[in-house]
Amino acid sequence: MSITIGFIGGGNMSTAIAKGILRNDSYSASQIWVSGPHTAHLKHWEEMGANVTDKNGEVLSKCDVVFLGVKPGVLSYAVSDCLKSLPSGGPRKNFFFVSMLAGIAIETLHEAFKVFDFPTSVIRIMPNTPMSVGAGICLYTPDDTIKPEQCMLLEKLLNSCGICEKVTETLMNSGSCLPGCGPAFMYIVIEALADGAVKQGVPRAMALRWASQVLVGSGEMVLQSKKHPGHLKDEVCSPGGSTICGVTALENGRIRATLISAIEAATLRTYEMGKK
Ligand SMILES: NC(=O)C1=CN([C@@H]2O[C@H](COP(=O)(O)OP(=O)(O)OC[C@H]3O[C@@H](n4cnc5c(N)ncnc54)[C@H](O)[C@@H]3O)[C@@H](O)[C@H]2O)C=CC1
Ligand SMILES: O=C(O)[C@@H]1CCC=N1
Repeated sequence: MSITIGFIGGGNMSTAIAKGILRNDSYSASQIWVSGPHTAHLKHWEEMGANVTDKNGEVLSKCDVVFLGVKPGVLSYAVSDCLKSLPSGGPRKNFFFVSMLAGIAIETLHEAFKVFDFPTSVIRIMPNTPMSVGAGICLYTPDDTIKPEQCMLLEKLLNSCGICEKVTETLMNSGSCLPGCGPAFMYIVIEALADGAVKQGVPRAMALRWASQVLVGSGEMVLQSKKHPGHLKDEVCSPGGSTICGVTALENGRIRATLISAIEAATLRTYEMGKK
């Protein structure tokens, strides 16, 4: 029997994960259930062929694994919606959640799940939107009750989304902003590189295509060559050439300090969100 996959909250990140999962021919949209307060906002799920409902409990009762995809601030509402709309009298199993809520610790998730009168298990993940095109990263940390088969199930589900890496919860807290927020930072880099080329007279669409491919290609070089990025940078910089002049401009603009500060600011905010 094929697995049923639920999403409570069908916004940007849930949609990206579902699209990533569906890149794998082993899964079909008819196996997916999604809930949200306004089904009109879930049209794109219907178009994909997924099952849509405004009852979180229906997703919980129908699915073998349920991704929690609401904003951290509405966790308790989403959980109480689950309870209110859970069909009565049905068999009670151990519910298997996968939470993508940034900053929300496993302990806090279990606090919220206390309203249920049945056992729950949870894997906390930090996904990113490029999972939708198979080039994402998903960090994950299981709680103490999660069995190795459940971790394997998650890895199998996300097999076509990109890299999936098990980490400790400490690393999840300190390290999640690079994969989670990083794409937004890199879109700004792509846009700015393209702006630079446009300023020199390159048509916008061409400039965006080139800038995107430069980021993809540079990442691939680091991954495949296993060389340090500084070494790869040196291979591009001819003595007295054009690149080193550009590198000087970047250093004058404190690009390294700025990117380090971006990760730091996002991480501090994630800790704050976890405290609420
Ligand atoms: N957007 C991203 O790149 C990433 C987001 N995340 C996490 O994913 C979660 C969702 O973020 P986004 O998808 O960006 O937000 P979003 O605003 O696009 O999606 C949230 C969805 O939850 C629904 N919702 C609100 N209250 C609900 C309730 N009581 N029951 C069911 N659904 C409800 C909303 O209608 C909306 O569709 C957040 O916790 C965020 O921290 C994690 C990593 C990356
Ligand atoms: O900005 C946010 O809060 C979420 C978490 C990681 C990416 N987006």
